[in-house]
Amino acid sequence: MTSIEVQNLTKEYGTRRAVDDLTFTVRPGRVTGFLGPNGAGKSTTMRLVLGLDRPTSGTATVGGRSYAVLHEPLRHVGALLDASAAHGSRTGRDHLRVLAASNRLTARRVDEVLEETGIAPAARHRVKTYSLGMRQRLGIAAALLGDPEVVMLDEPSNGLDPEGIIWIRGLLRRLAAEGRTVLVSSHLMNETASFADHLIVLGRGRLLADTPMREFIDARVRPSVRVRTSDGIALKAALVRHGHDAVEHDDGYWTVRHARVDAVGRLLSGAGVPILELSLDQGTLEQAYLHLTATETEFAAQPQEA
Ligand SMILES: Nc1ncnc2c1ncn2[C@@H]1O[C@H](COP(=O)(O)OP(=O)(O)OP(=O)(O)O)[C@@H](O)[C@H]1O
Repeated sequence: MTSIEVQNLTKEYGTRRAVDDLTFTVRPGRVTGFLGPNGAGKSTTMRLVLGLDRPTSGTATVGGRSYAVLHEPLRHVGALLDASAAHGSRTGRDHLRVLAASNRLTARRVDEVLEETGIAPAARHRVKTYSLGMRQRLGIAAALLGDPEVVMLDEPSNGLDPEGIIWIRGLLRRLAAEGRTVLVSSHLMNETASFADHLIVLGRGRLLADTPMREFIDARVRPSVRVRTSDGIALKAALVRHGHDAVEHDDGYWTVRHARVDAVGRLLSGAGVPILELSLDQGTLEQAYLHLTATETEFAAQPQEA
C-alpha cells in the first residue's frame, strides 16, 4: 500500500510562498479531493510530489521515496497535470506509445488504456485535432498507463461532457476500490462531493482541513428539514408553537433549521397539517467549503495578488 506523504513542505517563488509548511498524508483505498481557491498551491504541491519542482524545504514522497528515484515511475505514480502537454502533431496512440516505451510498458497496454478512456476511435488522429475533453481523456489514459498504485489528477473533469463526467466519477471510485491512492483537485464542489471520501483543503499555501468529507460538511453546515404543504399558515403556526423557526422559499418549500425529520413529521401530523413532502437537507460540500473560506479570516482578508 502506497501513500503520498507531504512533510513540512514549503515552496517559494521569489518572495511568493506558494506552499507553506504543508504536512499531510494521502492514503490508499479512498478518493481524496484536493480543494482550495485559485492560487492556493494545489498544482504546485502536485508538481513537488512529481519532482517537477524542487521544494524550498520539506519533503514530498510516494511510498517513502521521492519520485525522482523511482525506477520506471509510471508504474508507481500516474498523473494528469496539464492536458495540453501532449505533442499536437503526434497521434494519441503514438503519444502513449512513447510514454509506454520509456517505462517498458507494452503496446497492448496502450490499446487497453485507449479503450478504457474511450478514445480508441480517435487513437490514430493527431492530438491537435482533439477537443479539450478528448485531450483530457488522453491525459487520463497516460496516467493509467503503468497501472500505478498512486493516481494524481489535476482538474480531471475539465472539458468533459456530461457522459465524461459520469465516467470519471465511476473511474475514480473504481481506482479507490482497487486500493489505489487517488488525489484529485477540483473547483467543482458538486463533482467532488460525488466521488471524494476525504478532503484536503488548502488556502494561501497552508493546510485548512484534512478530514473525511462527511465530517467536513457536518462540522460546518447543520442539517435542516425541507417540507412542502398545502397549508403554509397552519405549518408555520404549528412549528412556531413548538419553538421552531420555519422559513418559506420561493419554490414553495419551507426550511426548518436545526430540526430532525422525524420530529417535524410527528409534530405536523399531530397538528393536522397536510404534508406533501418531507426530507432531510444534509447540507452540501459547497455550503461547507464557502463557510470555511468565509471564516478563515486571514485567508479571506488577503486576496491573491495579481
Ligand atoms: N513557476 C511559478 N513561478 C512563480 N509563481 C508560481 C509558479 N507556479 C505557481 N506560482 C504561484 O504559486 C501560487 C500557487 O499556485 P498553484 O498553481 O499551485 O495554485 P492552485 O491551487 O493550483 O491554483 P488553481 O486552482 O488556479 O490551479 C500562485 O500564487 C502562483 O501564482
